[in-house]
Amino acid sequence: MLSYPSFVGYSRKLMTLTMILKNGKMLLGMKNRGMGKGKWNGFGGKVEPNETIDDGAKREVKEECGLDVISMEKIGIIEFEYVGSKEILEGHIYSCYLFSGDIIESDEMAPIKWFKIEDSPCNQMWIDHKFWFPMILKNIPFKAHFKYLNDDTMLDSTIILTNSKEKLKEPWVNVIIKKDNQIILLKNFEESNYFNKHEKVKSGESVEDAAIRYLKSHYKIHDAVKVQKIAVVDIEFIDKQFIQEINVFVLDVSKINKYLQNEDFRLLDINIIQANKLWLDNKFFSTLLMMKPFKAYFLMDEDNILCSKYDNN
Ligand SMILES: Nc1[nH]c(=O)nc2c1ncn2[C@H]1C[C@H](O)[C@@H](COP(=O)(O)OP(=O)(O)OP(=O)(O)O)O1
Repeated sequence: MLSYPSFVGYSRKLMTLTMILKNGKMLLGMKNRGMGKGKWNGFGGKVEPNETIDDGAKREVKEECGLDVISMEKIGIIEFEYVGSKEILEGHIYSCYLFSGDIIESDEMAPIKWFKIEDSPCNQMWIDHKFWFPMILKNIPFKAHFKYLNDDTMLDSTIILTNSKEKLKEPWVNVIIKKDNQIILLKNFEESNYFNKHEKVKSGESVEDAAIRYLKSHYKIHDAVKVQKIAVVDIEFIDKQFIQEINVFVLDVSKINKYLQNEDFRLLDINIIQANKLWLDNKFFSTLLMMKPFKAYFLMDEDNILCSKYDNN
């Protein structure tokens, strides 16, 4: 369901960006002019007419921080689009772990500093950095499109992993019980991970049967209640070889008096769930509660969402 935009009729400008990494740290420079002024970034720039992209990447590293690249690897291609422009900036993103020479600050990039990866100055970097950097660290090839209104406002993003091997889908289920503006929560479930209590569909079992099994294993539910399948969410983790397909059912008990026989549950206000971002992103939860079937796709690196897409048709 993840469709990638096409840019027929657009011109292209080639750029490079090299992330220099060593011992859990990355080298960043503060850009002092031109594109990305005032932001920390890796090293790169426009590819010149008579050079290869790889050569352009090495030249820019040398010009901007003084280091000689010994070896580098291209991990991804990012297409940057700015609203109102018919030019795509095609950024070729490299990682480099082997280099020589001394760091020399330039007019364009100063200061230049090593940052521990977990202490990167995210607030002073391009917004898109956090979405593709996990692929650099884990060496996972990708292609991305980021659409900007201006340098600080991103309107849309798409990331696809370009590893050729197709991943198998594993079906799971989850059932949400809704009563008016509240969600029913079992007392012994922790709020913070309640919505991650998915249940794997057994082999030969339908997702509908799995949903009923899920419900019955947690609640003493009256037989007459009906669950409705609202969402199918594909969750792809960048470093796992399968896609978790979560079939999300909703049981709306707003108009039913007798739905649960057990007492060990409590009601949690939907606004609290939204405010605390208890499940995926907020759009997911509000779309779910509109009770119209939809599909969604999330690309994740552990708990972080790198890309999310919705298909409501
Ligand atoms: N959204 C974005 N996210 C990101 O991480 N890096 C970006 C980015 N948009 C641009 N860049 C990087 C790519 C490239 O390394 C640099 C832009 O290159 P410049 O315009 O500075 O090119 P040059 O160094 O060739 O410029 P001049 O020497 O000033 O002509 O900024």
